[in-house]
Amino acid sequence: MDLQEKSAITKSEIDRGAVASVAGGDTIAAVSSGSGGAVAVIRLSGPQAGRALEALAGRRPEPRRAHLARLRHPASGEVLDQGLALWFPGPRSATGEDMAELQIHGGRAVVAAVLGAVLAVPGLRPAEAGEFTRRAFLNGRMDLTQAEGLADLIGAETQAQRRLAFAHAFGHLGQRVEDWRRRLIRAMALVEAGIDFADEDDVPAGARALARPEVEALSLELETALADRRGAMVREGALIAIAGLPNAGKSSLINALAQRDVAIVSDEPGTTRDLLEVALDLGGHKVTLVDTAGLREATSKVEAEGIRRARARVAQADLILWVHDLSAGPVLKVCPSIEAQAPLWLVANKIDRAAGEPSYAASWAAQVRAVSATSGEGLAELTRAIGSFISARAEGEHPALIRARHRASAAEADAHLALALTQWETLDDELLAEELRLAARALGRMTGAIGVEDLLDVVFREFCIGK
Ligand SMILES: Nc1nc2c(ncn2[C@@H]2O[C@H](COP(=O)(O)OP(=O)(O)OP(=O)(O)O)[C@@H](O)[C@H]2O)c(=O)[nH]1
Ligand SMILES: [K+]
Ligand SMILES: [Mg+2]
Repeated sequence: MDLQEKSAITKSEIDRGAVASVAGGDTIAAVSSGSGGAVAVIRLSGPQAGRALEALAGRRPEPRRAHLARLRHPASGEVLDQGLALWFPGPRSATGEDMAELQIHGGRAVVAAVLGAVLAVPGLRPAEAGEFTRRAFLNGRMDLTQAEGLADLIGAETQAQRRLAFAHAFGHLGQRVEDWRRRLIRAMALVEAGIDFADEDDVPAGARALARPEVEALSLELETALADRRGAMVREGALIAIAGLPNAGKSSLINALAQRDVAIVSDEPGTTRDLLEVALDLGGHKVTLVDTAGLREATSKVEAEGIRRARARVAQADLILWVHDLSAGPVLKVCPSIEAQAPLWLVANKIDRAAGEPSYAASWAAQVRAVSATSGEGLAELTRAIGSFISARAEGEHPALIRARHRASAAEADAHLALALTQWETLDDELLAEELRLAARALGRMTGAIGVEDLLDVVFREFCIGK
């Protein structure tokens, strides 16, 4: 079985897509810089980019070097601005096509005049949103996960999001997925060897047996990646549940962390009934804080429902802050009875009212944070600790599956592997190879190596014009 041949098939699938989409050879142009700056950047990509540059700047400068140029309207000859002209011949450009860049003064009239002059050159048209990146993908300059990483990088709101997006934009996830796919294709080739050499007695059983440990290892890696919430934590924000007994000060804590009055506070136990969620940037990290009903024997049907919801949401959290009222007693010995996988920190609240040093059972010692939700004492330390917790979680050896699209592909691939593994001994070689092929296909869709025409609009719609 020729592995080269297999990947050649998928490569030609990409090429066919590329030809279909870029055919016609339009040259596109757009303002690629944000509005309002002193300098604006106009980018051009396509076969006429060099000619357009000559038409405006008078000549095609040396590749990849900035040249000062007077920019003139190609028809009237009027000087529109003076700026820097750059020439990036394909295929070693960002889009893989011939590209040109004009760095001009950022004034609205200047930008409109120069862009108008560029578009007056025959064969040029305005770029659509994400079209530069789309061409880069279609010309094999980046895979889909990199394109998505780039969109995330541009949209990053927090530093943690920026770091993760950067890793994806520069191909870390794509490389990992391609590695999975290559290993899967190798395993599939082994199984197919059984089909091709069915008459030679010793080959089939042997080749199949060789493939199995690889498929098991792949399935395990996919499941680990799927179970890993790091990506979701950074992209959607860590879910932090605030739980505790009634009147511990949970709502006061959420108000203090959010720095506004989001929850009702009162000295009446059982004030909070429903879940209350606030999304915020906590020291550079996107988080969702959830205030919950105090956990106790409910006194009414409404409270019982609130407590049921509180328990359910706490079970989904990435981190649980168990708020304890220090003024009610300095020592907390008993671990609260909640079912959750996430780490649970003890937040000892109301230190302003605690007599003497608070003390805790030894099992708590490592994760106790003493605060006062009303005076603000200890809150900066708590915020910092939450930040470190999220950083430590989010930054691991392998970049995680951050998008629903990535998770869906990985889950689909894993479902086929699981089916193959459970029926390994009974399935025909053909059927077994087919399951592996479907798994490889699902992974290929993640990077865009195969069958993604229908996905492109969805992925590139996220970009703005000029990107
Ligand atoms: N002195 C002091 N009082 C506090 C502190 N935090 C909360 N309180 C008071 O404790 C009482 C209960 O506060 P809440 O924030 O409503 O407590 P909760 O845990 O949300 O209560 P439930 O929603 O009823 O479960 C209120 O009277 C608050 O003003 C604190 O750090 N110091
Ligand atoms: K209360
Ligand atoms: Mg409350």
